[in-house]
Amino acid sequence: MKPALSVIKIGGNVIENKGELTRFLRLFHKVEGPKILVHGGGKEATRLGERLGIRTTMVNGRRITDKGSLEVAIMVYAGLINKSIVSELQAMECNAIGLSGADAGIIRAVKRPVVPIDFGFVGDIVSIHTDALRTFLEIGLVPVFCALSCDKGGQMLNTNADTIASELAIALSRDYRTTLYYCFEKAGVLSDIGNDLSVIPHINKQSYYSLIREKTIGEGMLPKLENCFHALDHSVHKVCVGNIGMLRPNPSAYTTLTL
Ligand SMILES: Nc1ncnc2c1ncn2[C@@H]1O[C@H](COP(=O)(O)OP(=O)(O)O)[C@@H](O)[C@H]1O
Ligand SMILES: CC(=O)N[C@@H](CCC(=O)OP(=O)(O)O)C(=O)O
Repeated sequence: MKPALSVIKIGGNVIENKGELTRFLRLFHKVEGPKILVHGGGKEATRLGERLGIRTTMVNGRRITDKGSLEVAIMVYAGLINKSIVSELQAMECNAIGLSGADAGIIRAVKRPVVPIDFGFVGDIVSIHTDALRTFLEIGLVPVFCALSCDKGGQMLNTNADTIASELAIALSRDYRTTLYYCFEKAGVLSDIGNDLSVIPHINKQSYYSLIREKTIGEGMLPKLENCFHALDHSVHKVCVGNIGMLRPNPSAYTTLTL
């Protein structure tokens, strides 16, 4: 049987809250077996951009990444956030190694076509090279990925962190029984977005389409769930969506996805 692997993505709203991030990292450290952390940080990038006089433009909730925004993204994702997380994990004696998709050539992407919307320096993942990553896992390192990839000409590209997590989980499913966790500020997929007690415990493709029709699932959650089903469609063993409590030994309620 394949060994287990956990791929855990942490969203920007948790990262923003220092206390919550530390609580998350303590729980992450306790997750047994080989594991990978993927972090976002879109809001922090918007904030630093403002301080530097680089205005953020969003279309359909997505960042338009011009040259200035890309520089901010590299500074914030690969620098400030990634190194803060790695150093905090190291202080807990978790042997974390910070990576972007460019490092060890792990995530190769292409710049998104400019039609119908020109998102600028945004990457669509074309391949994941797992050799170095498997070696890191085998020697007990804990890879921590930020939301950046690179094309074959060496151009860095801003890449959605949810997508990086699902593509890493898919690629590693050849060698591992992979569980993908999307950890964000809400307790799971909620039937009433204002009520954390309304967690929908289980969603399959059929109920997913009903939830979209009923408009229970709104912006932010739609692309996340697309990533979840994409992962399940491509051999990821299990996908869970919830807050940091889902990593506790006695987890709080969260949402499990199945096909
Ligand atoms: N039914 C729902 N249950 C939970 N969250 C929802 C739902 N519909 C929309 N959302 C929104 O989805 C957002 C999560 O998406 P996103 O902002 O991309 O997360 P992340 O912080 O992981 O990047 C939540 O902040 C929430 O506002
Ligand atoms: C292309 C793209 O979507 N890039 C994202 C990467 C950061 C991210 O995914 O952050 P969260 O997980 O906190 O949303 C962005 O720049 O906002």
